[in-house]
Amino acid sequence: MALQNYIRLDDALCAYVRNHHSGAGDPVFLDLREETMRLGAVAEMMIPEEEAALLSILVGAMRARRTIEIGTFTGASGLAIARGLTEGGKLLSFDRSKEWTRIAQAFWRRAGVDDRIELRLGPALQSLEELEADWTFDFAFVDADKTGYDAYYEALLPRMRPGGLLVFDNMLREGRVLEGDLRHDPDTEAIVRLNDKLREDSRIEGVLLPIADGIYLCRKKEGVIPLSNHH
Ligand SMILES: C[S@@+](CC[C@H](N)C(=O)[O-])C[C@H]1O[C@@H](n2cnc3c(N)ncnc32)[C@H](O)[C@@H]1O
Repeated sequence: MALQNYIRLDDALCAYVRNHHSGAGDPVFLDLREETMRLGAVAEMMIPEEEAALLSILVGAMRARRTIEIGTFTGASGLAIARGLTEGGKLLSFDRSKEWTRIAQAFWRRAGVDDRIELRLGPALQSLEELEADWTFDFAFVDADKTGYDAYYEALLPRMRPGGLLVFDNMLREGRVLEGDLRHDPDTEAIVRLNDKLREDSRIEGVLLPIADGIYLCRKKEGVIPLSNHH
């Protein structure tokens, strides 16, 4: 029996997947992609539209009201999360770039979700540390500097409600997680460490999904008292 039951996606199959989600071809998302492409090579940081669709579905399925993202960029994930929010829901979005988030804010306005999103500019860990002490979240999306992920995780987990969902992006690093010697690639090294840590972490149940560049879905267990060294 074949152990490998994943198919390889060539460009055509990838395009097929990308074209089969609710809202495929959404003009706001397509225009946002076009605008982001004008920034040059950094545009590859934008999440693809099928991943955006998944975020909306997850947020909607949870009936999430209090959500947070680390890594706004030009606003694709924020748009997706905000669109999934239930009545009265809010998204707190953290980034340190004024230039890129200006684009995000313009597109959130155009999509009519700007009133649900609060953008906070600055180094994300500091913004997290300065966050109102009693704020908790149903859903979190982490998509910023990779070496910061573990610190974001430890800062966010105590603020997640039991059963809340934490989602990490780029957890396959385009396959580089399999490379043996990662001393030259601290970003991937940090992600490999976090992937291993999440597998062993008894505070959550998690699964690594091969969509886009890989996302790790972590559900905070019910009834677990969050202590930072408890795993
Ligand atoms: C991969 S992009 C986010 C993509 C975005 N989620 C989307 O859907 O298009 C990473 C973003 O994280 C931001 N970032 C990186 N390090 C940061 C830090 N230490 N504090 C705040 N923002 C940071 C960058 O400015 C960039 O906009």
